[in-house]
Amino acid sequence: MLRAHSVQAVRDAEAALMERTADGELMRRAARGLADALDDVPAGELLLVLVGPGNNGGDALFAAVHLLDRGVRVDLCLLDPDSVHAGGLDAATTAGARVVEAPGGHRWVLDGVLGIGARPGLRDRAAQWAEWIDERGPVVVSVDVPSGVGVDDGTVPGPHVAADRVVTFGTHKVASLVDPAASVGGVGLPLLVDIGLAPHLPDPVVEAIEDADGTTWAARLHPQAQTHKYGRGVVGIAAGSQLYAGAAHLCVAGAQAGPVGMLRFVGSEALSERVVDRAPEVVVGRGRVQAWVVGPGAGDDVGGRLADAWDDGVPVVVDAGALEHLPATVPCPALLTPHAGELAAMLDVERDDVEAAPLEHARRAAERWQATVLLKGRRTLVVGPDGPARVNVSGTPWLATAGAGDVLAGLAGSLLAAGLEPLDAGSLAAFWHGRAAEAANPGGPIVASDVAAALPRTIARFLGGGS
Ligand SMILES: NC(=O)C1=CN([C@@H]2O[C@H](COP(=O)(O)OP(=O)(O)OC[C@H]3O[C@@H](n4cnc5c(N)ncnc54)[C@H](OP(=O)(O)O)[C@@H]3O)[C@@H](O)[C@H]2O)[C@@H](O)CC1
Ligand SMILES: Nc1ncnc2c1ncn2[C@@H]1O[C@H](COP(=O)(O)OP(=O)(O)O)[C@@H](O)[C@H]1O
Repeated sequence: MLRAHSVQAVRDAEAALMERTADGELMRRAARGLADALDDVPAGELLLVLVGPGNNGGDALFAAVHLLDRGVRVDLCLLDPDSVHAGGLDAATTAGARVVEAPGGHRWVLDGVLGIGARPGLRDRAAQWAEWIDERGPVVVSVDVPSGVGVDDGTVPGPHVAADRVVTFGTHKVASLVDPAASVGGVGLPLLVDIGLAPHLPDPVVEAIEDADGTTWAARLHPQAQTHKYGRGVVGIAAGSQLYAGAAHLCVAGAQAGPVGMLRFVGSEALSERVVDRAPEVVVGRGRVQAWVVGPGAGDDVGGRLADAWDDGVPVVVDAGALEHLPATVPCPALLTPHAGELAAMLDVERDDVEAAPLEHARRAAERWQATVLLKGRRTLVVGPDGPARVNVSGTPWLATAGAGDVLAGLAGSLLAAGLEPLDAGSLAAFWHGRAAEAANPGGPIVASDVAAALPRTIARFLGGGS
């Protein structure tokens, strides 16, 4: 798992580690790793370092010394000449860096304005630098986090640096993984430089499944040799309506790609017939199940379907229209799967509010309903009423396509029925769903059916322990 820690946890770990290391050693390690991550800056190129008042600026200044050694030319812009890492400034200027008043024609920028000590939102000169970056579009590498983001909550409440990539130290920060902050750090994940913090870090506040985790999940999901179909779990699906018949097919396809041994479908007679025509393995009508999926493409009967599902006393995936019928507290373990608009309606706030602070709103809903909330988006979040949040780092923007959520709900239901807890079922479903979308048509458009079709191979590859 990728792990992200709070600023306080990082500071505590740093303090513990510093007792065992020489003065300045951590910054030396950070600066070395940072300079290595900049090995694509050509010798002779002019790099602008934006230097803030704290240790984040110190890291950037010491990294500049390594770059100067390699023949890169370096200009420094100081946010406040009276408040700058003195040792770093001395080392960088001695090695040949020039202090300049303002950014000019620079094509490479190292953003060392603010790190984990930031109050989010840049002001004054720092805000002007961020504006210059937006206008001129140099290649920007941010030190630890893009300056100006909310490090502990992943928000972007004001002017900030938009980076092409981020080099972070010791552990990921919440802002490295959670949107909207993660999305201002470039397309990929931050590069993590090991500075020796790991043994001193507590449990993470946010974690993310990776391909390398496959074997761990395989041990929990592979059917035993002696098992029978009921032993693998049965999932019940109440999805689709006359208007959204396709949602039934897509939800069934998602569930069939998962680990269960059988699917039961409930819906109108006409819809049930269509479902069985396409998926002859599906059994129509209620019966014993280990989990329910209720809501994808649902019609007017969805409130009753959800009530029936609760009556069975098993875990329930509550999706789409069913989210409007949530009781004050959920009577069984539940995985609620809204997108931002649906979560806004659940919490009676605006969609923009949810998109500006998705982690906070997902947590609020998880607390209110005492359930696990899977908030869909570029970086889907899965959050329980307590414990670490999971964030999904697989996927492609092409996954923002009609019906993709129906496939995801079915897959999550299948994992719940196979015995996973809602947090695990939701986060694993989101991870596979994203990987399947990437595999379905690398770099190009996809439809939800493609994602469902790519899932079985994606899952097999993952459980086999590789990408
Ligand atoms: N911890 C570790 O393990 C390691 C940490 N390392 C590095 O240290 C970095 C953290 O350094 P840091 O603590 O000095 O904080 P940093 O973000 O540089 O600046 C704080 C200063 O900025 C100011 N300020 C704040 N917000 C502002 C705003 N909006 N606009 C303007 N000013 C603002 C703030 O002022 P104040 O809030 O006190 O008024 C304070 O003066 C970390 O990200 C990493 O790069 C590595 O070396 C290796 C190990
Ligand atoms: N920008 C994006 N990048 C990657 N994945 C996205 C993006 N936007 C949405 N998604 C994913 O696409 C799916 C859309 O689901 P949803 O909104 O429920 O669609 P539908 O209701 O049509 O099925 C979710 O899995 C969501 O996480």
